[in-house]
Amino acid sequence: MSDPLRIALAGLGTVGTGVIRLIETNRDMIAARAGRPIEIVAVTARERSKDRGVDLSRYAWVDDMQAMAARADVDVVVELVGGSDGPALTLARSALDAGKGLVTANKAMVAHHGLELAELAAIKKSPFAFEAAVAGGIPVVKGLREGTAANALNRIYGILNGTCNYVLSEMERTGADFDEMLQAAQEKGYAEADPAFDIEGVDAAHKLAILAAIGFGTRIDFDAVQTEGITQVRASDIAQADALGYVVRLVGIATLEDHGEGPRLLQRVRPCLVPFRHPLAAVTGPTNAVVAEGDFSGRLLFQGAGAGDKPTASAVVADLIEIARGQSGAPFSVPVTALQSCAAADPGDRIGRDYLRFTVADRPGVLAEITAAMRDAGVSIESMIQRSRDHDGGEVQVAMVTHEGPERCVTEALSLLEGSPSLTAAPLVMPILKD
Ligand SMILES: NC(=O)C1=CN([C@@H]2O[C@H](COP(=O)(O)OP(=O)(O)OC[C@H]3O[C@@H](n4cnc5c(N)ncnc54)[C@H](O)[C@@H]3O)[C@@H](O)[C@H]2O)C=CC1
Ligand SMILES: N[C@@H](CC=O)C(=O)O
Ligand code: NA
Repeated sequence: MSDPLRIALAGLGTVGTGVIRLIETNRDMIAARAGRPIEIVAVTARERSKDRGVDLSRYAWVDDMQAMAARADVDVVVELVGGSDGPALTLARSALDAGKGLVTANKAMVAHHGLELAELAAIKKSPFAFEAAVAGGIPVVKGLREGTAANALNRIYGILNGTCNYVLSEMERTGADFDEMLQAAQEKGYAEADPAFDIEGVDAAHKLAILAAIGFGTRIDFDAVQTEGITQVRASDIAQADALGYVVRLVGIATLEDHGEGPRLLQRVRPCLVPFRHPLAAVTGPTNAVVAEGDFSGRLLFQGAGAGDKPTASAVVADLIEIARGQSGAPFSVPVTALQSCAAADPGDRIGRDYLRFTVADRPGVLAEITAAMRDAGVSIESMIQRSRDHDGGEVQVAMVTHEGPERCVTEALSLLEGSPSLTAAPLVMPILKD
C-alpha cells in the first residue's frame, strides 16, 4: 500500500472529535477505499486537557494552531475551528500557501473567502474541499459539482440549517416554545457556537451562497443573499399554517433567470410555508434537503443529516479519501477563474403567494384598514383567519394568504400600513413555496 495521507486536525469539538472517531473506527476500510491509510499526525484545540471521549495520545499536540501549516510531516490541514475570519482563515491561507491540501467544514469562511482560497489552491495545485460545509453529511457539493454537471440548473433550494429545522418541526410536533427547542438543538450539537447564526438565517445563507456558485457556475456572492431568520415565527403561525395545509420551514432559494437583460441571481433565505404534499414538508429534525432542478435531470432531491458529529465527519473524511486517491479536482464545477459575476435580481419581480400575519388592536375598522391597503396595492386575498383564541390584552392575530401576484405589491401594501396605530407588532410575511 502507498504512503499514508498525513493530516493535521485543527478543532476538536463536535466535528473534530467525530472525524477522529470515524477515522479510528473505519480505519481499514478507509485505507482500502482510499488506496492508502489516512493518518492523523497532529491535533490542536483551545484546551488540551479537556475530556472529549477520544484518545489523543497517539497524535502530536500542537499548542500554536498556526504552526500546523508549517509541519513537514503533514499533507492536508483539516480546519474544524469555525469563524469566517480570525484563526481559521489564517490557518487556511497558510496551509495552502505552504502547499498543503485544505479540507474544511467552515461554511462561513468558504462563503466569505472561498474564492480567494480556491484561487490560492489553484495556484499551488493543492486540493481544497468543503463537502461538510453545506448540508453536513449529504454529498450535495459533489452532487451538484459532478452529478448535475451536464445540466443547466435554474433553481436550487432547500432546508439548509438543521438547528432551525429542528426548532420549527419540534415546535410543530410538540407545541413547545422556541427557546426550549433552541436549547435542545444546542445540547445535541447542531447549533453554531453562536446560535444567532442559525436562527437569524446567516448559516443557511452561507450554505446557499456556496451552493449557488457550484450549481450555477457564478462567483460566490454572500452579501447578495437576502436573509431572514425564524425568530419572528410564533407557535400560532405554525398552527395557522397547519390549518391552511402547510408547514413552516426555513428555506434557502437561489434562482438564475434571464428576462433579456442578462442573467440575474436571486438568493434568499426565509421562513416559508411549504405545502403538505411537497417533499420538503416531510423533512423534520436536523435533517437537511436540497432540491436542484436541471434541464435534463429534472428535479433531484438530496436529503440527509445536515448537522451533528457523525454525518459531518462522514463528509470531511469523504473529502480526505478523494484527496488520498488523487482525485480531488477543482472545488467548483468550473475553474475558480471561470466563475461568472452575476447581478442580483429584483425580489419585487417574484410572482408568488404569501402568508401575511398581522397583530392588531382588537377594535372596529382595523380589518377594513388592512384590506384597503391590500386593495390599493393590488394584492388579492385568497383566505383569511382571525384567531379569536389568540385574543389577548386587546390584541388579535389576523393571518391571510394572498393570490399569486408580484411581490412588490405586498411590499407596497405593508408600506401603506407602516406606522399605523392599528398594528401592534411588525407584520410577518412568509412566501408560499411553489411546487
Ligand atoms: N456541528 C455541526 O453539526 C456542524 C459544524 N460545521 C462547521 O464545523 C466547524 C466546527 O464546528 P463544531 O465542531 O460544531 O464546533 P465546536 O465549537 O464544537 O468546536 C470548535 C473547536 O475549535 C477549537 N477552537 C476554537 N477556536 C480556537 C482557537 N482560536 N485556537 C484553537 N482552537 C480553537 C475549540 O477548542 C473546539 O475544539 C464550524 O465551522 C462549523 O460551522 C459544519 C457542519 C455541521
Ligand atoms: N449549525 C448548523 C450545523 C451544520 O451546518 C446547522 O444547524 O445546520
Ligand atoms: Na455536504
